Order: sequence, then structure tokens, then C-alpha cells
Amino acid sequence: MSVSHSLQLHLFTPPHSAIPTHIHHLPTPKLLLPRRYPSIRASFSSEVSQVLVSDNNGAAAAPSSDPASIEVDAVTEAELRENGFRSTRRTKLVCTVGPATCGFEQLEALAVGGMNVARLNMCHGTREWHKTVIDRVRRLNHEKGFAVAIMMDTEGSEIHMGDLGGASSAKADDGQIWTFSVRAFDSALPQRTINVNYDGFAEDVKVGDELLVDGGMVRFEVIEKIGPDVKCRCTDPGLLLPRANLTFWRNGSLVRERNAMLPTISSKDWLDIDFGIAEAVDFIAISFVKSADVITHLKSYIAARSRDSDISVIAKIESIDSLKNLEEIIQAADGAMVARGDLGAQIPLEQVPAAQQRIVQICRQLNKPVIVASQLLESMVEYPTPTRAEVADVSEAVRQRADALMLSGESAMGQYPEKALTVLRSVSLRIERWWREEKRYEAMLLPSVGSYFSEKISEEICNSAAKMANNLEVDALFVYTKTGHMASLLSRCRPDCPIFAFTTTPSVRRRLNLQWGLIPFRLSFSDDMESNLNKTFSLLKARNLIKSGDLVIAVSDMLQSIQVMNVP
Ligand SMILES: Nc1ncnc2c1ncn2[C@@H]1O[C@H](COP(=O)(O)OP(=O)(O)O)[C@@H](O)[C@H]1O
Ligand SMILES: C=C(OP(=O)(O)O)C(=O)O
Ligand SMILES: [K+]
Ligand SMILES: [Mg+2]
Repeated sequence: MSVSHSLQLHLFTPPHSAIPTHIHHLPTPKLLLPRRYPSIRASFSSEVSQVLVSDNNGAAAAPSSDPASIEVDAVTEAELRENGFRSTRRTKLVCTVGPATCGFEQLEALAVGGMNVARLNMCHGTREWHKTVIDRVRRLNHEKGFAVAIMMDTEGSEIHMGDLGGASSAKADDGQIWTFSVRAFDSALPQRTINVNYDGFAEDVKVGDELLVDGGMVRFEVIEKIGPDVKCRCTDPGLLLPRANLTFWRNGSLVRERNAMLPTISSKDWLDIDFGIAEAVDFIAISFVKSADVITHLKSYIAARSRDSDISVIAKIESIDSLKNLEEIIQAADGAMVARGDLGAQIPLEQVPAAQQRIVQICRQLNKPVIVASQLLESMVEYPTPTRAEVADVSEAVRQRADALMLSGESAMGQYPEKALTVLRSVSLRIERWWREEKRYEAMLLPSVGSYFSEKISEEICNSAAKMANNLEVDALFVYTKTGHMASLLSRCRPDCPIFAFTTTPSVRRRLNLQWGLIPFRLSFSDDMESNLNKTFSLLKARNLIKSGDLVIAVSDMLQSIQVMNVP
């Protein structure tokens, strides 16, 4: 039986008008549908949308822009059917792609396992290698109905080691003497010699400096300088990995002068950024951001060069200098990453958890997605089971309600990439359920982020809709959004129910895939909410994703309104 009860509140934008609130009944759509859901796209031909779909999927084949279809990724669809939508995963997952995961089948396994975003670290591999991976992800999206977004991460101009002459790693033992050198070695590297990429290295270091490799995984003390060579004694043994990052400490504090001289975006990074723009990646993450201007600069560079200028810029918080300017940096960026690897080498390790909590909180207040990254499941690079401490760390990031968690070495070069992803997925699901059931989350004061009156209205609508959704225990929030902004405002409220975000462009849909709780669908829709809703109900019901009687709250950025209704 169809339920015709519906409540509709309309808030009109013009600042001079009073805000009328009225309640009326929506006519119940009586639409018979062809049940065809073996394919990714269900069609419904009796309605014609007035909205044109612009597909901008870069070099990849454009997905169908059939105005009468709806696109959602195959895994989400299966999860929705299986568990019903209250229990879909809210925390998004980012996987760094490397030699362990760059094959088409391996990428597909990650997508099936819940990867929402594939990250490419430009510090490693050639541009051709990255291009191949991008093409494979695009093919996967096109052929298998995924919406995996691509994030390009710049190398940054910090100091790092060379590539160990082809070896995958080298063991440094306690007390051993190693040579760090800026010399160019044309043949094989001499024994216990490490190449350093920064020419001023030998001049800058001092005898007695502490040299941290890879955020402190291995430590050396500088004992002698001989021309371009710097002799160091290993004080904390460990594995040296190719191109590992180097930081210096002198008298108990980080040596920053040199890094302060280096540009945040190096000339090589600019070439990589041009490559990313040409490939129409969805996100560009900038390493070692120190201030907001570099973000602003990059954003205008992208806007001038990218046709639709719809690449989001993610500020990586990993430099000690960024902590002083956190609000401005995050405000200037489209999102942030808690890059705990390098951050832990720049501030004392015991300060990293508090920094993480602060960054996650500021991002939520400023309505920017945030990724918690590095060493979440580090032991799984080698072992198939995580440590209890790692599970607790993942749980804490989920409990803080970060938008996304990221795998680095675990998926790039580890032995168990799919298992690591499964752990992230199952821990996320379990912790999310726990806090929903026990209301474990703390309320957060969300300051207004809009500058215009209409933006403030959107914000109020989303805050109210999310609150109503919790109080009425609705099954889902629906949001019709062209730019994705209304969807992110809803996500920011972290409501108890999932948010179905309908958007007209594939690139917006992919970008929404990074944000907490959003299930992004591509759908062409019109300015007529009643017809949008009828169409959506029909399409989703045809695919068994919703059923009659489900309680839904819908908002849209065309017509600023909140509608509460049962699915007919
Ligand atoms: N594209 C790639 N090609 C080869 N190895 C990679 C690639 N991406 C990542 N890796 C490997 O995975 C490790 C972890 O990745 P990540 O944390 O992104 O880099 P890093 O350790 O340089 O900060 C790297 O140290 C490197 O050994
Ligand atoms: C994510 C990080 O950056 P990268 O892996 O590029 O060093 C980090 O340092 O934690
Ligand atoms: K990087
Ligand atoms: Mg880093």
C-alpha cells in the first residue's frame, strides 16, 4: 500500500520575503515500472529531465548521460540491498596504489573491498606508471559501475633519500657507519651509502645533528663531514626504504631554516600538477603546506587551466609550520589530510594525537572533508592480522568521525592490501554502529560557514533536516545538489541515517565519495522537486534500494525546502 502522508516545509531565499511555512500533501506517484536490475543502470522512460548532464570524466569514456537513468556504484548497491540502508558504511576509505595493487584485477578487488578514492603518490613511480593506473581506475568505473575518485599527491620539496640503487630496502644496524652523500653515482652505490636529493645537504648539517629517516623509523647521528659526504652512525636501527624522507634535529628541536627556504610546490610538483590537470584527477593533495597562500595560488592556477576547474585541493598537514596557520590553511583548501607520518617527525610523537583531534574538529567546523592518514595498519605491510593497538587507532579516527581513513604502504607495497582494507571496513562499520546505538558521539557546535543569506539558509535547512532525521529516526536523507554543497552541509551534521546525494555530474559524484555518510548517485533532475522525488522513488524501488513505507527527508539546493515523506 502506498502511504500518502507527507510534510513539506518551504523556505524561500529572497531576503526581503517572510519565510512561509506550509504543509500540504504530495500526490502519491502511481508509476508502474519495468523491473530490470541486472544492469548497473535502471531506466525509467516516462519522465524527461530538463537538466542537461555534462560528463567530464577526463580522458576516460564518459558514462551514460541517459537522462532517465540513475548511477550508483555496484558495491554500495549490493550493500544497500543486503543490509538495508541504515547500516551502510559512513567512513570513506582511501587506498594508496603502488606495485602491490596497480593491476586491473587488484584495483578491482580494492574497489569491491570498499575503496572510495585511489591515491597516487607522485614521490614514487614515473608519470607513465601513474597514467596507466589512472586509466585502469577509469576503466573500472566505466565498465563496472564504480565511482572511485583519483587523488594525486605531490612529492613536495622536502629532503629525501635516493632510490637505493634498485634495492627494495636496506637494513641499518645499531652502531653502523653510513655515508649520506649528494654526489651523483653513475654506477652502483658503494656499500652503506645513501644518496640525498638536496644539494645543500652537506653544508647545512652539523656534526652532532640527529638525522631521522622516514619520520623516525631509523635514526642516525652525524659524526663527520667530508666534502659532499656526511658520515653518520646508526643510533636506532631499522629498514631504509627507497626515497624515504629525511629530517634533522639539533639540540632537541627540528631544524627548520632549510625547509623554510624550499618552495612548498617544487618545479617537479608543478609538472605533476599539470599532469593531474590534464588527466582531470578529482583531488590534488599538496604535501608540506605551510601557509594558506600556496593553496590559494594553486586553486587559481587550476581554475585558469582546468576546463571545469573542479579539482579539489587537499592540504596535507604534516609540517610544523602548518599548525600555526591551521584555520586559514583549511579555510583556503577544499579538504585536509592529517599526514601523521611526516607530522610525527616534525613534532614530538606524543603530540600527534592531539593535533589529529584538532585538525579533524576544525575541518568539520569549516565544512571541509578530512582524511586521517599513515600507519593506521602498518604491521599489515608484513602480517595478515593487525595489532590490537592499530585497531584501537582506527576506531579512534572513526569515533572522531573523520570523513576518511587512508592506507599507505599497507596497500601500496604490503603483502595484504585487501585484508588491510577489510579491517578498515569492518572496524568502521562496527564503531559506527556502536556510537549510533549508544549515542557515544559528542555534540559539536557548528559555526555558520556561509557568507551570503542564501548560503545561511542552506545551512539552516541542512542542520534542521539532519536534526529532524535523528529525532524522527528516518531511513534516509535525500539531497538534490548540483554542486555538491548541500550534500556536504548535511554530511557535516553527521546524522544517524545515510545521505543519498543526487547530483547531475559524474565528477561531483566522484568527489562526494570522499565525504562522510554520503552515498552519491548520478541522476539528472529538474527544478521540479515533486517530479524529482517521484522519479527517484521509482528508480530506487525498481532496483530494490528502497521500499514503500520507508521514511525519507528530502532537501534540495534548487528549491530551499525540507520535505518529510513515506516512500509511496
Ligand atoms: N607508485 C609507487 N611505486 C612504487 N612504490 C610505491 C609507490 N607508491 C608507494 N610506494 C611504496 O609504498 C610506501 C608507502 O607509501 P607512502 O606512504 O605513500 O609513501 P612514503 O613512504 O614515501 O611517504 C613507499 O615508501 C613506497 O615504498
Ligand atoms: C601521508 C603522508 O605523506 P607521504 O606519504 O606522501 O609522505 C604522511 O606523511 O603521513
Ligand atoms: K607525497
Ligand atoms: Mg608526508
